[in-house]
Amino acid sequence: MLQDFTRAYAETRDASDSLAPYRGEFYLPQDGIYMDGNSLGLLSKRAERTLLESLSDWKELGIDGWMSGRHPWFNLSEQLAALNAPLIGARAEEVMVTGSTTVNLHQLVASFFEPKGKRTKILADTLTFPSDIYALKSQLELRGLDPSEHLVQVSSPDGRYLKEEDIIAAMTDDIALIVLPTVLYRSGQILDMARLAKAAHERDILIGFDACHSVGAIPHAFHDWGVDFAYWCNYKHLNGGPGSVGGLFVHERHFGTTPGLAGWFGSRKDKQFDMDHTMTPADDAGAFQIGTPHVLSLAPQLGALEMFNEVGMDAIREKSLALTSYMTALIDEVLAPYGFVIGSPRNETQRGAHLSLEHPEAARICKALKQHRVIPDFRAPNIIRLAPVALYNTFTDVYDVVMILKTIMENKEYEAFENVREVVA
Ligand SMILES: Cc1ncc(COP(=O)(O)O)c(C=O)c1O
Ligand SMILES: Nc1c(O)cccc1C(=O)C[C@H](N)C(=O)O
Repeated sequence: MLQDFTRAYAETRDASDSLAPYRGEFYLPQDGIYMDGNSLGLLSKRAERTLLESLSDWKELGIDGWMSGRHPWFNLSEQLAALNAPLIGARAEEVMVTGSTTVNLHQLVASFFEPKGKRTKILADTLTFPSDIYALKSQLELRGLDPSEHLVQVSSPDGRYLKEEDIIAAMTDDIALIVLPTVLYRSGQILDMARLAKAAHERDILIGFDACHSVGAIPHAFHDWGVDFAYWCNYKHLNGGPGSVGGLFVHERHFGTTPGLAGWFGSRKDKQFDMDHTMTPADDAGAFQIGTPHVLSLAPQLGALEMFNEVGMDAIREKSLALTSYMTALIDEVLAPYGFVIGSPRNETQRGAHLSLEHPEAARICKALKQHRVIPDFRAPNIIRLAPVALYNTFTDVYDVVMILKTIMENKEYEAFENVREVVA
């Protein structure tokens, strides 16, 4: 139990932090504290360098940038897949950096949802990110299935967390496919992916995960857990830049599955430029690519991912948990009189890399935080999300944010703002 609530204590923790040198690798907001790396990670100098290198390859080489230059574009997605693989516990061939989260979900459902006989339903949950639900409903509609009947959403007993036992109880013999988050975007709860994958397979159901909030935040073992597929974005914890290209994982036992949404970049590399009207798909996760890669949205990932591979997910996870546990203790101690509720797991094994702080005045408390140059994000109706990021935040950042919150509450500074969200919350 933390007893020392002084700033000097936070400074001591920073002084013994082995990841501290990485802070200098990032462009941090001037005079501000960034706590939104779970929504959009910051630019690093390495990511900037690899983006500028790809730009100058274009400038100097034109079309030849596909096969020559510093980072030949034709194999860039495969090169990045190999850098992503250790972060999710996969073989390089099981990963592809392509598309976006939502597009990859469409691709994977189009490829792996096979309604047959009684098994015609998709199982999801009521707390998942809305884009996933929109995609699942539209995939059902494309197959002529009514989502109100064929999309089953497991509900949460408290609006914050899901129970694995409820999800398993919903794995009935009419379910063909399960799609769940690895980490819930609001509460930051980690689902027990190994347990869920095992339970799904015991019932002959395929299972896929949305890993947006876990990639770069916690270690995974998708291959060993036997997960059928996963998809994620690279712009949050992986710091690939706004709109950066997403990722997908397909377990090797599914290699050879015909991609539901085919396109020529899913071809075997040596065959692609044969321009044959009969596609020869790549024999690994590369088959699930569709069209030309968005090279300038891939290039920053080369530099960004280098750091994750250098440091390793275990060290990142260790610091991330130290930061969120420290923040939890400070909130309990300092903000107790102000009516906040921590809507994230206190148990470390269930906690992702951000904390969700609930308060009826959350929208305007966020605005007051921004006036103090602290960047959180707000999720309606009452959540302030705070993500102290292992590679670039400090214990002192955490201390200062909690103290600024105290000042805002003590002086009721939030009353100067309307309690409504901004357009991009
Ligand atoms: C959990 C989750 N799923 C899906 C999305 C949608 O991702 P994209 O807009 O990159 O398709 C997001 C974030 O925007 C997310 O956090
Ligand atoms: N994808 C985003 C965007 O295009 C603009 C602003 C925020 C986002 C996000 O990623 C939000 C994020 N998925 C969330 O967890 O709420």
